[in-house]
Parts: sequence; structure tokens; C-alpha cells
Amino acid sequence: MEILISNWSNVEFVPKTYIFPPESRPGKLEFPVCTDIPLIDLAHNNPDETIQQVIRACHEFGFFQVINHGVSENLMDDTMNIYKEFFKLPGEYKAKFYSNDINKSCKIYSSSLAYDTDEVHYWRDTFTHRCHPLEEHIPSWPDKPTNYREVVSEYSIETRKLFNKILDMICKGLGLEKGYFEGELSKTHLISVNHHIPCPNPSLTLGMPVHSDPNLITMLQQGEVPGLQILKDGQWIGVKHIPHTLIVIPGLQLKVISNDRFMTPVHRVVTHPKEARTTIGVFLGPSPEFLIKPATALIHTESVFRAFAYPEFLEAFVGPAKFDAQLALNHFRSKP
Ligand SMILES: O=C(O)CCC(=O)C(=O)O
Ligand SMILES: [Fe+2]
Repeated sequence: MEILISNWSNVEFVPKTYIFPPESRPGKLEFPVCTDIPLIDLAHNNPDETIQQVIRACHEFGFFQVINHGVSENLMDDTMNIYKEFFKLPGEYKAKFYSNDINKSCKIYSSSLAYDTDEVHYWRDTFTHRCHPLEEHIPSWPDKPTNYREVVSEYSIETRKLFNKILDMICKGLGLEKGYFEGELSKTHLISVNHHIPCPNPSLTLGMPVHSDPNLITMLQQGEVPGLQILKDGQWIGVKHIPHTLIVIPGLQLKVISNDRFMTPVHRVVTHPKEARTTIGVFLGPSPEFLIKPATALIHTESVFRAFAYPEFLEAFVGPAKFDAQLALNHFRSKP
């Protein structure tokens, strides 16, 4: 069978290898929608109040949404259109980028990087590449659609500015020294775009594993098709899409640096029966050599986690913990 689902046509039933066992499939089609994800106006006239809102959201909820964030609506729409077009390109063009190699920057894969050993496949194709420094990575990016490099370069620059703005607010809000997150902690900047074709039976499939984000911080641009869900009080709840907002998700490295103060919500993606869904994720993470540990200013009695390098964390997260944040974090707790 063709591996990339974006190359499939006339899908009438869910192939067996995509059907999750009853205990891990969504099991139904309708879910409640979350109405209380914090919505933060970054152009609010009282910046100190905005910082407090961001910190409260990180402590109490994990996810938050931002408006007046500085990434223009036109740029958001152009970038989304580029990716919708990209996934429609002929299979032979996309095949040039197909890879399951974790070390290859620019690649398309399907389901997960472990496609060959997946017990069940996820209903998605993912296209990802690094974005920083731009000059180093642009030559490896696609040259189709024709304006890909131009538009995605601008999107990379603008989302990086926004990350810096939000990290600066978190830095101030936590009382850390200026520039705490600059440099090695936020060196890896990548874009990762999920594409799900319509699924004949979304109750049987998943578009993405149940997970928390392992990196430093994530930004998501959702399209109009729903699918993202968060686990809240033991229940799966849909995230409502508000046009041109961006969803911000503090990752597990921020939780470690905050000395376990921040929430990192568990989330997943379900599929849609009628519409294709495309979501743009932008991920900021540490350089592989840098040692991650709780910020000294936030250790009042004890450091909850020991120091580790990010690749060591990823190995535990993807391997024994199977994307379970608590299991992965347990490997690095000072007191087991
Ligand atoms: O596609 C989505 O809405 C969520 C993506 C996500 O959670 C991720 O890429 O980590
Ligand atoms: Fe995620």
C-alpha cells in the first residue's frame, strides 16, 4: 500500500493497520468543546497584566491562545495555503523528501518515524524541516509550490519573533535573568505540518499519538477543521478554532526549567469524516549539547529534576515512556 496518505484517493474504509484497539481508539464522533482555554491579547495596554496572564495560563492550564500576536493574517493564510498545496503535489515530488531518519532535517513521513514497526499507524502525513538559521536550511526546502521558500522564510522569521516575545514575558514573569531562554535553550527551531485526509470512520483512528510536547515551547496554527483535543479531568475535550489566533503550548523542557510549576497538557488529534485537515506547528527546542535543569532562581527548597541533555530526554520520551510525559519526567526526577 502507498505509505503517504496524502497520495490516497477514494478511501472508502479504514485499512486494518490504522484501526486502534478499543481501549485506545476515540470510540465516538462527538466530543465536548473546551470553552475556557485562556485567550491572551498580546497588544493589551498593560504589559505587566499580560505577563501575569501568561504565567497564570502556564501554571493552571498549559495551553493558551494569543491574539494581536504580530504574525499577519495574510502571512498566516499564505502559509496555510502553501502547505495545503504542498500535500496535493504529485506523489513523485513528495517522494524526494520521504525519510524516517531522525537526523534528516527536511523530510516527509507518515504516521510516525517508526512506520515500519508501528503497531497501528496514525492517520497523518507530516512534513518537517528546520528554520534557523535560515540561510543554512533554505537550500534543503522544497521549491514547490513556487513561492514556498519566500513565504515560509517570512513565516519562520515572524514566528521566531513571537516566540522571543512570549519567552521574554515568561522570563520576566518567573523573575529569571534577562535573556534566560536565548541562545542554546532555543537554538532548534523547526516547522512540522500535519496533514490528515478525510477518514471514513474517525471513531477507529487517531491522527496523532496521545502526548505532551517534549520541546521548550510550541506554537500551533490550526485550520478551520477541528481535531485537536486535550485531556482535562480525565475527559477528551475538543479545542475550538478561532481564526487567526495561535495556540501556544509550553513544552516539557519549560516544565523542568520552571522546577515543575508549569502544566504541560496531554493532547491528541482525531480525524474528520469529510474534510482534510492541515495544522502548522512551530517548535522551539534546546541545542543537543546544552544541559537542561531547573532555573536556580526557582529552586527554593529543592531541585525537582536533575540536569540532563535534551537527546537523553528524547530517548526516554520516545523509547520506554512512549510519549507519556510523566513516565519520561520520572527518569529525571531528583527523588525517584
Ligand atoms: O495537529 C495538531 O493540532 C496538534 C499537533 C501537535 O500536537 C504536535 O505536533 O505536537
Ligand atoms: Fe503536540
